[in-house]
Amino acid sequence: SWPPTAFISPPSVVLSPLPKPAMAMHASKSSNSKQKNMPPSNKGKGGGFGSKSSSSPHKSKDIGDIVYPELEPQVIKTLIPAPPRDGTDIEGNGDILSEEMYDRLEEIYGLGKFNFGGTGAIYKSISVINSKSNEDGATRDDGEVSSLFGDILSGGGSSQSAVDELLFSPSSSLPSVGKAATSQIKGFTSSFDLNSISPFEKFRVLHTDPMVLAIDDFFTMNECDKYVQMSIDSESNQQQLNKMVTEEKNNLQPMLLGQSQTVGKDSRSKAQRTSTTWFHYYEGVPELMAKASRLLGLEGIGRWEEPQTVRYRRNEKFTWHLDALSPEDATSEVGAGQRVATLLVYLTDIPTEDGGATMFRDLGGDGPLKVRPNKGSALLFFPAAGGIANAPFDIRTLHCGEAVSDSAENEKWIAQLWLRQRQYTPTAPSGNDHEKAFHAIGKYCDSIRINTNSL
Ligand SMILES: O=C(O)CCC(=O)C(=O)O
Ligand SMILES: [Fe+2]
Repeated sequence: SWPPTAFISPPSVVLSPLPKPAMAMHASKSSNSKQKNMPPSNKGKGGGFGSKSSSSPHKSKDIGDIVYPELEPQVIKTLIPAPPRDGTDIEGNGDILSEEMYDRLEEIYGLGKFNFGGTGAIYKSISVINSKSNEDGATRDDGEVSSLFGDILSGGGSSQSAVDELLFSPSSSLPSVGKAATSQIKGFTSSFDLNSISPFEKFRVLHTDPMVLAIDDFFTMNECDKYVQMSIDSESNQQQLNKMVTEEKNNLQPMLLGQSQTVGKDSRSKAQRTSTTWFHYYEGVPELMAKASRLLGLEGIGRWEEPQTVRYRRNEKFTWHLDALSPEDATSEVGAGQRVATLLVYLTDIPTEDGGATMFRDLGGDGPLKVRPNKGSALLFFPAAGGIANAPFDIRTLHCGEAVSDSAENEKWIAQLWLRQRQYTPTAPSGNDHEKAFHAIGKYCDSIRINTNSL
């Protein structure tokens, strides 16, 4: 089973750790290097980087009832901490990402269009949208879409020469980011255009390698409250859902699907979770789906697992675990592949003394890296390296949800998404379907555009 035995007795696919897998070449990388053509040093190998060598003695920490070995010295050497801070930006004061970080996101994590068009983004990642590419003829005016790009670019301190290079590139195979995704449901066409959402500009690099990012102002306070409330409502008054009869309300109404105090047969089956999880219809959480996909620069939402909200009451926690799937689950031919990104959004504020932090055991130097729940901020990290062949899982991302203290003022609430390597088929709640959310996401994107235009 995964993960304990994988570490106590590494499976044969897990190879010896490499001194500086994949990322070593980034350490002093210049922005326009051609190193992209060089395969990462562990390309093609099946194991997780940071995986334990089978030949060395096991040194382990016993955390709860799961034994996780401490990182070995040569694995520790692969860690690259966060850039030096002046002490004031541990939280808040997020900033744009450096080009080096965009390079890492592309080459290690497979996100070549991350935060496309953002201030400080790599403009080679921006695409020109061609609405005519929609096979079903859904129309989105080319001019309208170009002007959106114009807005983004002019607002963002862009590098004009890079933009020119992109726009006038002879290549006809530019990446198509955020194109108006369309689907045909019940006889009408739904579409959404992630370009309506402004690029994110408040990043905090909490750790460089493995990368852990906080994104401030990811959700508005209203969105946070709404996601908490809809989860509570679905629990406390399931009947209420049945009263929502209009199509519009159905589309926007988040739906409680499942609530469980245990987790299923995934990577976390041995971890102890005392929190409560709700599974949501994609169409019930259009803001989350749109923003998450826009942040990661995805062309659609089809690779996301079922969206979840999680409630931690006082004294509740989630013990140390990896989000990555077991190698067997991840490599199943029919499945969606490995989990390559975890995105969580803090829906409530928890002051440091009240606990509830997301903690990464091995990334903090002295003690774990602690991420305090800051309402509206997102946390992004990568259980496996989606930009590297076979998406090796990364044991350096071992993390937990710290217990919320007895006397905490607020409960801890998060919304959460996992990204898979390939198209994912949801299983809960019954009837959940990515395409059914296109209409709601489209409405959300349109509302954002209207707000932006009226500024
Ligand atoms: O609650 C947290 O801070 C972390 C949650 C988590 O790691 C998970 O649900 O996989
Ligand atoms: Fe997790």
